[in-house]
Parts: sequence; structure tokens; C-alpha cells
Amino acid sequence: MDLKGIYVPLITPFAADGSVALDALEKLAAEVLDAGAAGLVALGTTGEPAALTAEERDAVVDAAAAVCAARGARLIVGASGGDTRAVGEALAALGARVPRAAAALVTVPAFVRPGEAGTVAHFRALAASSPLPLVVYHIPYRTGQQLSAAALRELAAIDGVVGVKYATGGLDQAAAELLADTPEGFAFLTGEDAFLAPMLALGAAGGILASAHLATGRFVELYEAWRAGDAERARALGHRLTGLALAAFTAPNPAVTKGVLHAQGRIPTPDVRLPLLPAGRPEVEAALALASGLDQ
Ligand SMILES: O=C(O)C1=N[C@H](C(=O)O)C[C@H](O)C1
Repeated sequence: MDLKGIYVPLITPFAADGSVALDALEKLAAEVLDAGAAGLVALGTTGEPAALTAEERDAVVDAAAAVCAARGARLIVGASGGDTRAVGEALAALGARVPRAAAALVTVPAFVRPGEAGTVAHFRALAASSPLPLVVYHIPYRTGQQLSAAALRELAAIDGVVGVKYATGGLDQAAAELLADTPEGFAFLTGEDAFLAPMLALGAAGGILASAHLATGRFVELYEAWRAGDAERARALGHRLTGLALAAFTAPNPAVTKGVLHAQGRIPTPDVRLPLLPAGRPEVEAALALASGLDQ
């Protein structure tokens, strides 16, 4: 399983009547893949999955899968919850729906705080029955569960666990430890947009980044520059992309990204569903200016 590269966790565009704009989603998915993204993540945090009905979630997954299949790109699908049995059932359903998906992105159980041993047991149980390989989504500021480098290594050793989406708010000791000696066949993908450049410099396999909807080709260029060892080009581009990444998160994700995509005419509305609120104009304009600058 090779999960290297830049993945775009698709936003879910809404039409003016509030329904999911599937045609816009397909067009956006095709655009980011044509710009060089290695694949898509359907139903990541950025896709507002908690605010979608089960039918809408299925439609989003089907649309993303069709666009990926047409382009030979990888599809990762989010599946989360605090109950191991229910997540196992969701994974079984996903395996039947999109058997060719590259992986399922499974969040460390949120709110429950099962401890490191419980978290490892959760993933061990899921991996034992999941039809799809698992990427652990580690985001302690959302889940409430910290994981040490040792616990992450235990997770990496589980058969069927193929990577981590690492989003701890920065470049911390566990990331440095894991990147210094990443287990064979285990992909370290950053989910922390503003830390893509330093994570790639340390050897990360890539990233799952909401801000990569904007200036997708530039994110891919940064990834390729680090892989080619062109540190000078990578450093300069990395600084500019860090600016865009920070601007994209000045309101709760994905409000700014949706605002910019709407201003660019790529989605019909900038709407998010409650409890999220649309981003303010100054936040959207600042990110739009940075994204436009990167296109030149
Ligand atoms: O949906 C995702 O996957 C991402 N979610 C993160 C979040 O909203 O916390 C941000 C990251 O860019 C990708």
C-alpha cells in the first residue's frame, strides 16, 4: 500500500436550496486530481460528515469513488465513532460499497478517552475484521486522546493499519520520533496544513490537507520538491503555502475554504451546515488573495 502524496479531503458543496451539489463535488474532485493530487478523502472532517444524512454520505462516497476510478487515483473514506462495534459495522458497509478504496480513515475514538491501551485495542479489533486497510486519524484536540510515539508504533505494527493522519497542532516530539524511524509500510501523512513543509522535510509521506483545495498544484510541487531534495525551492514555496494554510483556518474548517472556492466560482454557495457558520468576508478575502498569488 503506497499512500504517498497530497490528498484533498473534499468539502461537501451545497446548492442554494441546501441540498448537496453533487455535480459541483464531482467537478471539484476532478479539478484537484487533474492538478496532481494523489487522491481524495471522502467524509473527512472537511466534508462535514456529521451534518449529512446517511443517504447524502453514500452519495458523496459514490461520487468521489467514480471520479477517482476514472483517473486511477486513490480514495480514502472517513469512518468514525466512539463505539468499536458500530465503527466495525460502518467499515464492513464501506468495504461493500467501495471495495477498491485504498483505505478507511478512522478517527481515534473521540470524547471517550479510552487511554492508549484502549485505543490500540480498538484499532486491533477493527483491523481484524475490516475489508479495507486503516489509516489512524490522530487529532487529540478534537478527540481528547493523546498518543505517545510508543503507542503510535504499536498501532503501526497492527496488520491492516497502513498509516496515520497526524494532526496534533504542531511538530511535536512524537512526530519527530516517528519520522526519525518510520515503520516499513506505514505512511505518516500530516493533517496539519501549516506544518506540511517541515513534516515533508522530516520525511513525511504526504498530507491530507483541506487547504490543498486551493492552489492544489503548488502543494503537489512542494511535495515533489522535497522528494527531489530541492531544499531551496521547497523552503521558499513551503513558506508561501504555510501562509495560505494559516489563512484557510482563520475560521472553523471548512468555512474559509468554501468561501474561497465560492469566490473563485468553483462551488455554488459558500454554505456550511450548523453548527458551523460561514466565514467572514475579511477571512475569505485574505485567503483568496494568497491563493490567487500562488497561481502566478
Ligand atoms: O477533513 C480532513 O481530513 C481534514 N480535517 C482537518 C480538520 O478539520 O481538523 C484539517 C485538515 O486539513 C484535513
